[in-house]
Amino acid sequence: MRAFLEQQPRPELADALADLAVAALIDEAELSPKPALVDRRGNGAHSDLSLELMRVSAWSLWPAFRAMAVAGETHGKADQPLREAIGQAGRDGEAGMMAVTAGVNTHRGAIWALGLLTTAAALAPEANSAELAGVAAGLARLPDRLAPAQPTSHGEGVRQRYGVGGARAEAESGFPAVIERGLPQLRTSRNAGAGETHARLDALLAIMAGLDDTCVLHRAGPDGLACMQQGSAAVLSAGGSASLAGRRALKALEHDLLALNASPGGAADLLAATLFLDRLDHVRQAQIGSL
Ligand SMILES: CC(C)(COP(=O)(O)OP(=O)(O)OC[C@H]1O[C@@H](n2cnc3c(N)ncnc32)[C@H](O)[C@@H]1O)[C@@H](O)C(=O)NCCC(=O)NCCS
Ligand SMILES: Nc1ncnc2c1ncn2[C@@H]1O[C@H](COP(=O)(O)OP(=O)(O)OP(=O)(O)O)[C@@H](O)[C@H]1O
Repeated sequence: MRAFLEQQPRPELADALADLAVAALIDEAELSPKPALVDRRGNGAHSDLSLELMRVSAWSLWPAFRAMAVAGETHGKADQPLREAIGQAGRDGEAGMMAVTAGVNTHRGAIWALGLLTTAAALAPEANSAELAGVAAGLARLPDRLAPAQPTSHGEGVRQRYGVGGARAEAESGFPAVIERGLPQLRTSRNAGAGETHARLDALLAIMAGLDDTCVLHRAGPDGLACMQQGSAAVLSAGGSASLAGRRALKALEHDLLALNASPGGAADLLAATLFLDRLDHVRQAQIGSL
């Protein structure tokens, strides 16, 4: 009986992980001033999005993240059946998101990145951020035989046209934008006394500086991508978002991105993934009992 009970999923872990995933999405959306993205100031380059819609969308995804965490706990290992179970949960989550947003894509890329990481955290609650990203990458590399044929997405279109990897390759390679750029920058800026908002903005800029963001490529082509990468690197080398010179460079970057109708949605998703792993790390270290 005891062995049986020990094999059962712990509902409080799945609930806590879904809470953390939704909180990361809301923290990302509310963080301001993000260049050309939805934030507390407005809709950036998006005519069909708003902060309220991002919030509603984030909350609508709680059951999908919980389902992925439960699947991780129940299956117990990163194998084909688990990959297919979370693929279905991700598609259900996306359908629920589309229902509450009346068909607007608010969080497709975020469901993918946070879904994989939530599942990985349920499989290995004691693992550190890099280890979790590795587990998530292993899941992303498994084929999902149940996935229906999709109409060509924007991401697929620009991947073929420009030969870049996009959301799928980022996950399959273990989220280098998060592990090698977002998280280290978040901690470097915090340690330099930047304050939490500026540290998060700097993390977003570090992700943008190195990402082949298919949202930007789709909307603004290689010129838009170069503008995003070079402009965000310029903010960081000017001293980051907490410095006067950095804030001027950030304003100039936003002006340039808006003129190109370019919005770094993929980088925003990966900032949410960075905040998720960062918060998970804090919860684990504090051992406050909910995980
Ligand atoms: C992999 C996904 C994101 C499809 O990506 P694709 O590039 O084909 O489509 P699309 O352009 O619609 O969405 C890409 C989204 O990813 C984000 N993104 C863009 N560039 C990048 C990048 N370089 N890295 C990470 N994310 C990015 C953006 O938010 C963008 O909107 C996803 O929709 C998918 O296939 N889901 C299947 C469901 C599933 O298996 N889920 C598993 C559990 S999570
Ligand atoms: N704060 C944010 N503002 C805007 N986009 C965000 C934000 N956070 C995450 N994103 C991501 O950006 C993507 C939306 O970008 P975009 O609107 O360019 O995508 P699309 O629906 O593929 O294209 P389009 O709207 O140009 O037809 C979402 O998948 C979402 O995950």
